[in-house]
Amino acid sequence: MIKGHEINYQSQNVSILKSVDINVGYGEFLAIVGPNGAGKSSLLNVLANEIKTDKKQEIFFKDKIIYDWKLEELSKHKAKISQHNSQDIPLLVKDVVMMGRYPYFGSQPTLEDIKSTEITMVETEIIHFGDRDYNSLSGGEKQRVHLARVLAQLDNDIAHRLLFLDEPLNNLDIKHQHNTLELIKKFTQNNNTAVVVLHDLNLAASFADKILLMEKGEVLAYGAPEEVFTEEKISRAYNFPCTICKHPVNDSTMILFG
Ligand SMILES: Nc1ncnc2c1ncn2[C@@H]1O[C@H](COP(=O)(O)OP(=O)(O)OP(=O)(O)O)[C@@H](O)[C@H]1O
Repeated sequence: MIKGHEINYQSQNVSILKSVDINVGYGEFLAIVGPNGAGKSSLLNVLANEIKTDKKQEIFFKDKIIYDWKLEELSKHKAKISQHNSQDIPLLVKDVVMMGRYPYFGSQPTLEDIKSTEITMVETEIIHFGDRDYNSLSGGEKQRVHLARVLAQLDNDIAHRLLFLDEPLNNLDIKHQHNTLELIKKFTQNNNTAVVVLHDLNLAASFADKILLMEKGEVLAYGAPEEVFTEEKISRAYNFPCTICKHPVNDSTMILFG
């Protein structure tokens, strides 16, 4: 779905990504984890074609160099939630979600666009906020509006769509964290792909198929959760002690810190 070889990125003479290799397949849920400043958002921005790398040909999306895609076409194949969503959007909630449908209509949304936004607003449990001012919502409610927006953006018949989500669990309570991850999982189970920056390693271990652990702009480990989440690798990346065990309910890898 999306791949890059030896991705290098620097800004103001600071090297931010160093020889990063990545290859995310169809139907895969990839969690990018790592300490603050490791380069997770930068990698997501490079993969999503939002910042340019040192060499133009580094990123391939569906086997075509990402810069060669027409932006209008690309917007139906991939969508992104940024880490810092705008806090100030002077629109109703339903109109912010409708922004996800802009690639599909001209001056007025069609019935299909309206239906699409309503479905994703139900899924993200914001349908009852539809007529509220976006600016009046809490942080977690705003986060769910943006999830509804990107899900509406990718509500189409294209095979193999791609979601980029930068810390989509920010501000969410425990139930909505799980609901968000369930929605992402459901999306990937339909042969779509999600690349998600997460800070909660236990949630990453429970939901993601693969983990990319970053440190200082480099890939420290890449593979299945049980391969990446070892005491040695986590302690090295985070400079913090941990113990690995099995989750007593779902048997996934569990990390205890301290
Ligand atoms: N334009 C820039 N100029 C200089 N340094 C930058 C620039 N953009 C990012 N950086 C630095 O690059 C590093 C990686 O930043 P990035 O936002 O990708 O990290 P991150 O892993 O997403 O961190 P966090 O978990 O804190 O969100 C950081 O040290 C950051 O300060």
